[in-house]
Amino acid sequence: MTAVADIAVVGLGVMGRNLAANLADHGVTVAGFDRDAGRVAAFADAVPRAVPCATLDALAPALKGPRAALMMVPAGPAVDELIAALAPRLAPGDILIDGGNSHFQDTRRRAAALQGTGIDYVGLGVSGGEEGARHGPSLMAGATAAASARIAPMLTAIAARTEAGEACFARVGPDGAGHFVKTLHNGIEYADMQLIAEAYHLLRHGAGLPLPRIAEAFAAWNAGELGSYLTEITVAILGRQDGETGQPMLDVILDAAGQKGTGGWASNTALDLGMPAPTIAEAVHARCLSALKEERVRAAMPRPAAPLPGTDGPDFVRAVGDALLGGRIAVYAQGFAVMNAARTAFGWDMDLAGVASVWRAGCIIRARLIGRILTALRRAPELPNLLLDPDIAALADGATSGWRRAVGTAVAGGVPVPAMASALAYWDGYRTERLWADMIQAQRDFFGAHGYRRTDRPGSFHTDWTAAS
Ligand SMILES: NC(=O)C1=CN([C@@H]2O[C@H](COP(=O)(O)OP(=O)(O)OC[C@H]3O[C@@H](n4cnc5c(N)ncnc54)[C@H](OP(=O)(O)O)[C@@H]3O)[C@@H](O)[C@H]2O)C=CC1
Ligand SMILES: O=C(CO)[C@H](O)[C@H](O)COP(=O)(O)O
Repeated sequence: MTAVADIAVVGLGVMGRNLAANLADHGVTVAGFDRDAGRVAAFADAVPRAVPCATLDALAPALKGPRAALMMVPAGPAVDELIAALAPRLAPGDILIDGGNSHFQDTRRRAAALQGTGIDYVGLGVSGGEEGARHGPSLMAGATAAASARIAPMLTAIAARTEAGEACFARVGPDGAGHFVKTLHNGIEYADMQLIAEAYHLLRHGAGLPLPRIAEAFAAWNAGELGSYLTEITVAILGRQDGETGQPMLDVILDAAGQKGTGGWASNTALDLGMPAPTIAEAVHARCLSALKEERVRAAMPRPAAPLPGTDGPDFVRAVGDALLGGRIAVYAQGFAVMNAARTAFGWDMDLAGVASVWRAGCIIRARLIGRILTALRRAPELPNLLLDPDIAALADGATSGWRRAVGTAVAGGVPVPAMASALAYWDGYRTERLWADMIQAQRDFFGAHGYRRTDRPGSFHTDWTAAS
């Protein structure tokens, strides 16, 4: 076969076939392979200048050198199997890219394993779903600077663009950094989705508002500070009827959330780094709780009838909007604080402003708030937490009173709002100078002689708690 293709896409499922079509739109010649021959044929039909490959043996000779191949397969063993099959067919100087949602530690391991071969391994975080892949995803590369520079022209061409026309592609660090950032992206996604779901649920089952009125509230929020892709699709979901029954779609969808695991990875990674991300964790737990549908049905008790006291009138809707805004700020603060900790823990030259920059368009968590986050990080690139930025802190402060009212009303009325409440506790805890940890340290020292630090002088101390003081 003549070497005519600029890049290979391996795995022509939802993401692979759409990225291939997007690349072709930008003048890139794509060779495609999938283990399903039907998908290869569909790729050949749909993608201009496609170079369909029936086998991996046919793939490598179809590529111009130095070669680049993009794997779009499920995370886990599929990626290891493909690397084992592809690496012998590649040569030093070639680039192998994993654009799936791989665990960043797997990517680090794979990059290290390939180092001796001269093949550059790139872990590429891709966000935007099917539509983003086709017309402009947000792309976060973990790569050497040299490998990133080589793939940048193609990836910049297909990436989403901000209103100002900036491409949402960036190298965010070496080896696993791209997949790490994508994992935190998904952790934020889980938490923001949970906050939105709680706002909807509280307005519907706490305040007793009809769906069209809730849709109006979300549409108004979307036009303001809460504007985001997830807020926008919520308006569409709230207004959608089931074609079969004529019922609201939300009433025919089983209330048991699925998940593929990246939210859990984000939460576990935060814990491994010792960095609090309680609302991301809460969102994962909330999906798990929802999935216990049969048990919840068995345990269900009569609830107070909506509307709950204090929920009538536009004030309460405003309070719920405040809880959503405050919660979203806390969630982004948690996500960025975890990424900041990773910079030190893994020695990554990760530019957090660069991360905010590529999250402005194309990705699932694109939101008006990211503009403020970018400004804050450009002002103070080493900021350990976004809540230390005066502009962001003032925005959260302005939302706090309504946020408390929404959470307090929900708790008093027995409507579960785990993400809103945990985000509020994070915000309150983060700006409390003296916390309850004096008691924790005393207890640890009491039962385990673990020692404690004093407020009045340096060093480690132990008290004989059973002796008379
Ligand atoms: N869908 C989305 O919104 C997003 C997905 N991603 C990530 O992108 C990656 C691809 O996702 P998506 O396109 O949705 O998945 P699909 O299931 O649509 O496509 C995956 C493709 O990989 C193939 N495949 C599976 N296992 C192997 C294997 N062992 N060897 C070779 N090929 C294999 C599948 O073939 P077969 O059907 O025969 O199994 C299929 O053609 C995943 O890591 C996903 O997490 C990232 C961002 C968004
Ligand atoms: O990466 C994505 C979006 O950014 C994928 O859609 C992912 O599958 C979402 O996670 P989950 O399926 O666990 O909700």
